[in-house]
Amino acid sequence: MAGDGDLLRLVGTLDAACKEAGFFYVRGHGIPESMIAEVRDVTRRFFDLPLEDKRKIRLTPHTGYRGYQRLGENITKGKIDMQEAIDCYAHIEPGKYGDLGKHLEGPNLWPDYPSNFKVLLENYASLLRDLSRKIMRGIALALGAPSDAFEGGTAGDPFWYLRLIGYPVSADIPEEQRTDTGCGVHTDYGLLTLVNQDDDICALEVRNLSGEWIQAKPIPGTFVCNIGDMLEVWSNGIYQPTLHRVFNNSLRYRVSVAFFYESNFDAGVEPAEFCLEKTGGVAKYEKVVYGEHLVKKVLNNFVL
Ligand SMILES: N=C(N)NCCCC[C@H](N)C(=O)O
Ligand SMILES: O=C(O)CCC(=O)C(=O)O
Ligand SMILES: [Fe+2]
Repeated sequence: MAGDGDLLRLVGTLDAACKEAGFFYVRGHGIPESMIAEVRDVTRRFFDLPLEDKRKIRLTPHTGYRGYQRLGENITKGKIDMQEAIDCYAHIEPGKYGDLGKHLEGPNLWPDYPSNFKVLLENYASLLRDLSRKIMRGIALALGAPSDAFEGGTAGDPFWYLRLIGYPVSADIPEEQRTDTGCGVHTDYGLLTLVNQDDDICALEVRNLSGEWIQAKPIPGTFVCNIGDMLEVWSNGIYQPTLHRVFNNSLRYRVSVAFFYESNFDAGVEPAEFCLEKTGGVAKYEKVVYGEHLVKKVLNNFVL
């Protein structure tokens, strides 16, 4: 930041975006464009493999819900999503979060092919974690809190989550398996999501606070950002999590890689003082333990 004026302007822009639309694009983030493209490229090459190869790293309750999910295994509100995916999470020291944490314990499952997959994705997750932390500093300021409000017990040890997703072309899905939705309407669970999507396909739709569905058109070199459930609680509703959904109506296979920046697994998230002051002093939300919120969602997301 060149000076306080620039910082104030940026924080004001962020505040307006979070209040009015609940989503925004991030550019000038310092993550090389070549890396952003390569992450999608290795993801596409993995999904191109025969199913039996992909199933070598398949997700089950015994892998800590980490790994590959084939088409038909993901559901949103009980309806099958037309997607395949790989889920990876931050490491959990065995036993650290007791029985709740057990559900998500285990190493991330990386494919052997493409050969640079693991190194690239681990590196990417670490850069996106640092970037998200910076954006959260801006969001803290936008809410009138100190810039480090999300450090420490709230999100100093963020339980990040990386989801690599492929949305097949409708015509390639057997009719008896087909639904019309790539991903059903939902909000994300944590603080902030950064989506790296294919440059040439419009498929992600975000609902603004006026109830309109806005296409989050790809802008090369940017991330689409949206806020999640924990920010709603923390801000006492000043910011609302953005409802969104995905339809791949294009004639091309679509890849997106979503990075979820979340609270600490064991964080008890509740309306912050700074936000209570601005909202009449009454808490509109009860305390939510982030890990409980997450595990409840994860246990209901799959038909395996
Ligand atoms: N925020 C996350 N993790 N997004 C991935 C899940 C997409 C919605 C999920 N099937 C559900 O029903 O919640
Ligand atoms: O594919 C996308 O653009 C977004 C996916 C998404 O919303 C999610 O997985 O939570
Ligand atoms: Fe989402």
